[in-house]
Amino acid sequence: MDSSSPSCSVVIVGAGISGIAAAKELAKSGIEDMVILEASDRIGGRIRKEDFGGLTVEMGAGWIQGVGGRESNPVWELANRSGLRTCFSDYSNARYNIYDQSGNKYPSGLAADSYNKAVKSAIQELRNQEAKLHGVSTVPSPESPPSPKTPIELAIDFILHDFEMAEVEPISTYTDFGEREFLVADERGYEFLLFKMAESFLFTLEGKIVDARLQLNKVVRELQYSRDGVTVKTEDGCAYNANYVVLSVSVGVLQSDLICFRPQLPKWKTEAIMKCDVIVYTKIFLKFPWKFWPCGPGSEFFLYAHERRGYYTFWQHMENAYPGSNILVVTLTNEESKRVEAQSDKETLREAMGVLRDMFGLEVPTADRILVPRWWNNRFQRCSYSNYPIFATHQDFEHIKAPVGPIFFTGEHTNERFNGYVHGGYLSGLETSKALLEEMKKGQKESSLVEAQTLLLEPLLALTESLTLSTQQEAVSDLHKWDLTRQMYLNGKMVVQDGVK
Ligand SMILES: Cc1cc2nc3c(=O)[nH]c(=O)nc-3n(C[C@H](O)[C@H](O)[C@H](O)COP(=O)(O)OP(=O)(O)OC[C@H]3O[C@@H](n4cnc5c(N)ncnc54)[C@H](O)[C@@H]3O)c2cc1C
Repeated sequence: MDSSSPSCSVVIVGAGISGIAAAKELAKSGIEDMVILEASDRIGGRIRKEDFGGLTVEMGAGWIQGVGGRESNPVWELANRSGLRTCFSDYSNARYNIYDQSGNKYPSGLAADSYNKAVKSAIQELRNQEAKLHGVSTVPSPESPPSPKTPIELAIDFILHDFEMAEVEPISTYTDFGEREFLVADERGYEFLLFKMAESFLFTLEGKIVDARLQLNKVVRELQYSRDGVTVKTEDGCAYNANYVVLSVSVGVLQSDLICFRPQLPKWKTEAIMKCDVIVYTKIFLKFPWKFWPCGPGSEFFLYAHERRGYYTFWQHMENAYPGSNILVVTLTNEESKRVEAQSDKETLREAMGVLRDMFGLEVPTADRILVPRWWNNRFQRCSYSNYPIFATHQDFEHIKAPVGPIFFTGEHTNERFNGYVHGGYLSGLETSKALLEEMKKGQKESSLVEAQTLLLEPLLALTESLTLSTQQEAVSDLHKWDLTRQMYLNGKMVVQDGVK
């Protein structure tokens, strides 16, 4: 460890919901000497509001998903306690509002038929994959369903696979917390929930965090760790010593080379990190001088059917959340997201306007403003959320969240049941801080054991000091408590964490 650097018990890397939840829990248990290092200039991470033409829009997480079930979603509880304004979303209407490239709406019967066919075929495909995964050769595997070809089939396939059935069924969020979803529509933003958490343990003044334990614009580039603790080095040349680190960066960041680990992470850890897929999910906001889209009941979501899958397919108007706002949102995913991130906003506006004029006619006015988030090219994110492949195992999750020496991993990607969601991030922060507190307690017990052994050895030391035999003198004078600790490690009396070799 670098002896000239400031020291503390815990450094938390990242101030998203998992990092802030972990910090709050540690503070609640009396761990006050902590530092939170955040690469960007704000807290919130993938929960991020933006001012857009005088209104607050959510560039990252927008919904509280999983409400109204047998258990209460903890994020829904936080939202209620903070009086966050939300608005119920009914996605199911999207499948009946499908437009072709000439602006005709597909008849609802045809849309419903295509939808039911696609659901059946998606379920069949999942069964096939599961059978293949479990090597079921005795049961004849049914034929693969035909892949979607027509624009309407492609549009439905997109909403099914990139939205409704993006996860393997059953989806814990819906089975545990309920199937309802609420859009956050609050001027203070979804991130207000993080501020409320932070204000319970950090000093705030006039709605701002003014506590030196939160350090913004601190990009962590190196974690040098050993049994004695961790030295955390940041891009601006600072170093911090800590007994432990809670690392809450996204799996996309872990897959990149932003943070260098010394020594390198063990193979089981890097394999688990690389096995996790990521989703890029982009909500593009467009503000118009007036609205030209239908706004009655059941019209909030609509689809554009195009021969290119995912090409400006999924649309939402913001009239339910913010009446009179004249804002539309179109969602792109993965390759389309990356393609749009790489081009100018002007080009994206041109494409989006082409699609809107296909659907609603040439007289549609050009948007006054456009907002295009870039999650993939943000080196502090490198994804929107994790997406585990169907063949991911329980052990993969165990590995991705297991500590390596004094480094504890947290974040939505470490939560087996709720990865990908805000509540997954929140619960992972709580879980990781509990595991760390346990480890700290164990460490305290072990160091008091060492103290006790040192005390027991003192009479022996006194006795040996009175002896004049030089060999005995050398042997004893070399003995101090750190040697005892090392001896205990070597004798296997203390747990040596995997990866600290
Ligand atoms: C577009 C989009 C839409 C989404 N929609 C929803 C939704 O509707 N509902 C839902 O439940 N979830 C949604 N999610 C997912 C949800 O936002 C995330 O699961 C959750 O916010 C992740 O929290 P986290 O604390 O794990 O990670 P993060 O929020 O990513 O926090 C990690 C923090 O670490 C910081 N960091 C990274 N690298 C470094 C470094 N080297 N040094 C210091 N700091 C670093 C980052 O800046 C960040 O602040 C969405 C996400 C996106 C992007």
